[in-house]
Amino acid sequence: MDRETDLPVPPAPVAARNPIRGPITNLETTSSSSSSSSSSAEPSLFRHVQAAFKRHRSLGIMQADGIRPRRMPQRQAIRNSAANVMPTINTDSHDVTSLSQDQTAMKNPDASVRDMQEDLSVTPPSISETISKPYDHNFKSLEAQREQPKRAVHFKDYCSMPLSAPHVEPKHDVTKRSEQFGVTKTGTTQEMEWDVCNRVEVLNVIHDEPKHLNFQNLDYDASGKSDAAFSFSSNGAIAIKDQLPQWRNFLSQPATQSSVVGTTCATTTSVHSTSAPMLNSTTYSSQPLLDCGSHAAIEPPREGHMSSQRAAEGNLEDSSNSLVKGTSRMLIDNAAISIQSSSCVMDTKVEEHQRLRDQQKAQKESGVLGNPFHVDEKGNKEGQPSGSVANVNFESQVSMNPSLDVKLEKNGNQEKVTSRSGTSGPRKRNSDPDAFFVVNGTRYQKLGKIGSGGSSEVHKVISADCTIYALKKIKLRGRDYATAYGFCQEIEYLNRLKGKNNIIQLINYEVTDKKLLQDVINGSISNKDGKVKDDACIYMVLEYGEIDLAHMLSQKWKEMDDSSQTIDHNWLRFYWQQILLAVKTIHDERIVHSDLKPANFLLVKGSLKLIDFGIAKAIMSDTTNIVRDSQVGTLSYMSPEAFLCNELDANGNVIKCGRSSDIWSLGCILYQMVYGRTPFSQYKAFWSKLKVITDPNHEITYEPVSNPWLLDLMKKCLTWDQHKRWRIPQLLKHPFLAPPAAAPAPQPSLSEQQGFKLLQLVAEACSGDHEAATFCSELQQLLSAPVAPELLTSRAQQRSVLGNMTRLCGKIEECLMKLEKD
Ligand SMILES: Nc1ncnc2c1ncn2[C@@H]1O[C@H](COP(=O)(O)OP(=O)(O)OP(=O)(O)O)[C@@H](O)[C@H]1O
Repeated sequence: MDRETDLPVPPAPVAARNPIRGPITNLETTSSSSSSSSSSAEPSLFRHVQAAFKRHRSLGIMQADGIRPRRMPQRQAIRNSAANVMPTINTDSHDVTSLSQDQTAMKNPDASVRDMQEDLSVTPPSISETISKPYDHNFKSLEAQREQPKRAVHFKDYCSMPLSAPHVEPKHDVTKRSEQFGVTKTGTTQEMEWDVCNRVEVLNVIHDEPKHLNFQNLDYDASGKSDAAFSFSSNGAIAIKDQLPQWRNFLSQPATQSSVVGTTCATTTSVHSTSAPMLNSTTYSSQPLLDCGSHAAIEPPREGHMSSQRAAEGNLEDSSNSLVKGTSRMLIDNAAISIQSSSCVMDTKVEEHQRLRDQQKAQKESGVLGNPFHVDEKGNKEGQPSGSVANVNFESQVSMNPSLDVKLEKNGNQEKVTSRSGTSGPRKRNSDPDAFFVVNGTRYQKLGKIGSGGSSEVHKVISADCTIYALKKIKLRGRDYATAYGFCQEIEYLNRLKGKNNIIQLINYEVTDKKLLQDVINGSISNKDGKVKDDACIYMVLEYGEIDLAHMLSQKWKEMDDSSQTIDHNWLRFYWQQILLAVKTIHDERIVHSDLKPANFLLVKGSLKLIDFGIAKAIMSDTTNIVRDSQVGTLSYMSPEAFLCNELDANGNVIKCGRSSDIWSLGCILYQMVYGRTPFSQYKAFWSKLKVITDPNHEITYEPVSNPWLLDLMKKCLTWDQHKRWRIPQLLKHPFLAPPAAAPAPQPSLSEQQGFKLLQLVAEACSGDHEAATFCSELQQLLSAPVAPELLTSRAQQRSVLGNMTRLCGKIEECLMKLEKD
């Protein structure tokens, strides 16, 4: 929605429509009047102003349901989009919705008057509540969104401000404050209250941090939205005029932004166009509203606690001063009592604000900066020693971009907001060590835990350049040195595999036990009996993967179960090829992964990438195998030789593991992709599983599949004898993957086709009967297996084959009969 279309017709320039101050003066004396003509001058005008002002509030207070659902996400998003950005005058207390409402009211003055009368019962805005929040949240957001180079300077300034400074309170805090003032608590109320608060904060900031203030935001577009800004300027804020083009530019932003930022403007407009039929008078009235509006109530605090700073603030200070006075007058008439009570609260808030400022100052002096991603040269963050590390390869990729820091700070806000519900004390987000990881001098903000593996926990994090990463943290406490060394080797492998696009990329890392890392870099354990430091950890910042293959598969199978489809072979080919290529990459680097399983293939931007080199081993250059101290891997995917590693085989040779061990695991993965379960899933207990896997005579069950090449491919990977198992280069050329034109699949004859079809129908009829499925599968294998004619020359051979078939057919028939009876 474009702002221009929603705003009322721009009022004429201010200069043409005096007396700006006249009605205000009258406001002081006639505010109680409720029966003036709408066309008359000051009393009426005042009433309109009052009504508009209250309407402004009442929109928030009373019309919650109508407005909020539509606007809230945007506003919320904007609020959340940045924090600690330079504050600017927030004009957000009205919005497009309110304007259109006001326009409706304008068409019906009677209704408008009724509204106004109702509105009079509403507690006027009270500002004291906001005094502890010097930053304008919405404007910060807008600043962050617009990212104008010119403003980046301001961002910089603000990024250097201590983050522990008073901040925008969370919404629920606002609600709490609303209760203080007896305001109806509704969604919109909160929002509107918030807006009011924000405006107040701005003035605070003006006084608090004059050098940071971006005056352009105080300005106002006279061309269409309101002329009130000129009054502001005329009070001395000449700098504002200079910034007019930016402000105009800003106002031409889409409506969402405008509505958020356009408080002053909106307030003004509602006064002009809605509450009062007299555009001119309301226009004038708008100025005080613009200038002070809800700010009025912060006048006392400004006087009270910031007077010493004022002298330095010059014109701007003057102008804001006078504005405050103007608004105060208006409020007095309408809600003196409220203001009084507000003032009490306000005083408290002022004190609190002062206290926060003192804290902030102390932090500044002690050199503690508020940037949550700031880490000093030694990689230290507040009071926390960094374990910056002898990192040979790593160059920090994260720049300390202040504007980005701002966005990130938002996350801190959000986290804090949720955890600080109802509190109004100073924020400590900046010093909350739990919110961040520091890896090699760079901060990463935690976004949540992704999962944990056998040895690690993995977190989703965001860096200062707003990139999402996965951060793997391995605690080494209680590990022996050799195990810790093994974990640390993952870094080495990942460094070796840098730039390989089917391997997860290591972005940054740190090993807090430097000696351990040095040993890994040197390739030897200097002290086998060495101890790992108790609090030692390994941190790895990795590319972030959206989903792993295990989850993809379970989703796929769920879909298939729901729609009774069979596996799509093209889907299978697509991912199988990626899996093979990823494993080829590490095998080419002489690395055996040893723990290949669907959970260790992550989908990153549509491509599968291999992760978790925690138990990977490098193959010595003079051999093709690795020797392991222990059996490792995930049981269901472990090769027979992985169980038997270092044992002697039938010929008395030591059983070793090598690349072919990974191929077996790949066979298990492929099997799972095809059938939805692993080849030995029916054996639940550890020992029974181990027994069948290590039994060379055990036959894996393959249920019938429509493509015989697929069956063949699984068998090639799951060949028990590791020396006969196919390798990656062969697998990549297997006919299942090769395009049909290059390697046409064997075409079964018509009779074969009919036979297979019949068998498939029978298999389907027996579905659920594991035994029957196995017989069908065996029969299909028997029928489809390529048989050399010379092997079937003797009657005995032919009888044997036929006998086998008959036996299987008989068994299948028995199963069918049994099923029939059931
Ligand atoms: N880069 C990443 N992006 C997204 N998620 C990840 C990433 N790395 C790991 N994970 C998630 O964290 C889980 C554990 O990670 P990983 O397998 O590396 O830890 P591990 O301790 O070695 O686990 P295990 O030894 O049990 O396999 C993974 O299954 C995966 O879901």
